[in-house]
Amino acid sequence: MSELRVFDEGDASRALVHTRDFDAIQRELDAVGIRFERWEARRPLAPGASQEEVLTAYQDSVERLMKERGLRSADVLSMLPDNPQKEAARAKFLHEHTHSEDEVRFFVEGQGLFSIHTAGRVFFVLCEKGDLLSVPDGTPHWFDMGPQPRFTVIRLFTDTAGWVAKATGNDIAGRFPRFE
Ligand SMILES: CSCCC(=O)/C(O)=C/O
Ligand SMILES: [Fe+2]
Ligand code: NI
Repeated sequence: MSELRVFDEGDASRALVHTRDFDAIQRELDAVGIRFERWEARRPLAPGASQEEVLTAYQDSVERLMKERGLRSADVLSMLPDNPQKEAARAKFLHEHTHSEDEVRFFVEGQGLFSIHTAGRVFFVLCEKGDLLSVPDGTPHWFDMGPQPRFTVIRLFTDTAGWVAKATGNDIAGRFPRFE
């Protein structure tokens, strides 16, 4: 189940907020400009659905958001525990970084933990099937797919060049728990 934990940026030992309630998660994130939504598929997706089938299943929501946010492309990314590159893929996003465009991700299946560092706090957002998260451009964050990664996400871009991760140089991520 989707989950939010909020920490003071200087204290990883105690969560100030801990909730699995969708409305509460949305409210807390909205207060700091982070978009969180729940999307429904038009029809159930079969296991092993193609990228095209995934995009078609969520076409209404994808098109609505693309129009609203001026997003121009969408793709589908999957990761499974048997991926030989899983450790390198995990390591790629474990340090705090920013992008020059919003990071818009919809979880079709599986899980992933986004940690967003803003307003003096760290928002741990455990995303699961049906969750849409949009991290505003320039907002420091990191992402942990865990040691046995399993997810399918739709990624939405304004310009794929804007998605290149720019390290902040802040080692804060190392002081917070990993997704194990
Ligand atoms: C869940 S999509 C892969 C992670 C990613 O794109 C990113 O930038 C994480 O911060
Ligand atoms: Fe990112
Ligand atoms: Ni918990």
